[in-house]
Amino acid sequence: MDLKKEIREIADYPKEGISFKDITTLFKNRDAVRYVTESIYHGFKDKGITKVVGLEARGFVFGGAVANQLNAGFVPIRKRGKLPSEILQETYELEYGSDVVEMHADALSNEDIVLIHDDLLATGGTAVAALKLAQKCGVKQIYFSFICDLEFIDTPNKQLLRDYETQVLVKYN
Ligand SMILES: O=P(O)(O)OC[C@H]1O[C@H](OP(=O)(O)OP(=O)(O)O)[C@H](O)[C@@H]1O
Ligand SMILES: Nc1ncnc2[nH]cnc12
Repeated sequence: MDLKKEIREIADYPKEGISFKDITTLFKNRDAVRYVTESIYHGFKDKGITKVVGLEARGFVFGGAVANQLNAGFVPIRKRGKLPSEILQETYELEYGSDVVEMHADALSNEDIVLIHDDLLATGGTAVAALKLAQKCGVKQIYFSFICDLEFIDTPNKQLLRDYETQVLVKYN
């Protein structure tokens, strides 16, 4: 299946010069949903994944579906102020300024083998923040899964991610 065709591209959104990858067009297509879920499942079914970590908000869609397929738990990483219990926190850089993501402190343990999933990798800031949160919990092993990678963006954060086994389904270069 040519997944790139299922992702709508919006020019100059949210600002001039950005080609926004609108994944909602993929989300609404049941064949694409099955294909993506199966592809991630087949990529990681032999890794002993115990928890899938999904990044708010677009990482929750397949994160939950794949957790079910892999017989793993699901852990949300959320934007600041949304989680009710004790949290771990990471600050990450945006194009302008910074933002914060949070995870419950008891969500992962040193028993866990973790798959971190998000819909899209751009600068890698969000993914590295998730990596640091999982590392704080002393997890055994970390893998990454992204539907899209904007490969033409190269940053120190993306170089850091090269140390981790990563599945990408759609590449933009
Ligand atoms: O690699 P990066 O430069 O960190 O960018 C990637 C992140 O940006 C988007 O999320 P966004 O923050 O727009 O939130 P949303 O999923 O809630 O729309 C996307 O879903 C990734 O999480
Ligand atoms: N170009 C882009 N399209 C969709 N989501 C994004 N998140 C960061 N950059 C993005």
